[in-house]
Amino acid sequence: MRDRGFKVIEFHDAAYGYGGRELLSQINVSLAPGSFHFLTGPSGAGKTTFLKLCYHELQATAGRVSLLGKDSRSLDRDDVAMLRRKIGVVHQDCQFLDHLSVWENISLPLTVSGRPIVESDLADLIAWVGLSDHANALPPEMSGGERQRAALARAIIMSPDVIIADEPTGNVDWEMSLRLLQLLVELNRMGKTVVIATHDMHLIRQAKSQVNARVLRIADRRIHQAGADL
Ligand SMILES: Nc1ncnc2c1ncn2[C@@H]1O[C@H](COP(=O)(O)OP(=O)(O)OP(=O)(O)O)[C@@H](O)[C@H]1O
Repeated sequence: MRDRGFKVIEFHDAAYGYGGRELLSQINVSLAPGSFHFLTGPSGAGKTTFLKLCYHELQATAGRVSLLGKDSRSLDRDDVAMLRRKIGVVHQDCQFLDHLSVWENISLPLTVSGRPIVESDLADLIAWVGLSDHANALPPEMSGGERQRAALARAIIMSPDVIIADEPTGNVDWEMSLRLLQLLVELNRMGKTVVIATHDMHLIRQAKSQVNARVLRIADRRIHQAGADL
């Protein structure tokens, strides 16, 4: 049993810099299991960088960052790879293998990790994201919203405890944004910890009526808990 104070993600005085410049400074933040957070801030503020620090794609240049209780500094590449299996990441530019079908792309994490593919489970997941009619399509044939939903399905196929989504509603219309948000809210209701980077304040306001969402804002290298005015 994990203790009540267990945090899924923790930053302790963490910083990230490159080329003599500090992009993020003195970051102290902790995300509890089952929480729902938005991450916002101006373009170039460091949202993607913050998310990469969360899932140990990048190493803090000062301080420390823990994911599921594991400090990135204590892990080698294999440890990070194992830990990442518990994290579902929806990348900003969701890339697929264009010669594989949507079905094959979504099941790729299972294939790569040598886990069996239970066809009925995969069909249920594809139906849940509303892509049953596109399961045999190739990625170049999909619309932006379909790609985003396929990326979400691929991110959760390994039943991760944590879902990190970088602008999952970028380049889709409002209706599709709401649909994607709904899927993320449902995942949170299943107990998953959800972190979403977005510029979309309408989306954040919409979510606040459905879920106890907290808002973190990155500005001037620091992270701020955004106020109730959002
Ligand atoms: N290692 C690095 N070397 C050079 N530049 C970097 C490095 N890491 C981050 N940057 C720069 O830092 C800035 C912040 O990038 P990041 O992608 O984290 O911002 P963002 O808030 O996600 O932006 P957007 O909202 O536009 O996606 C960018 O200008 C990026 O090019």
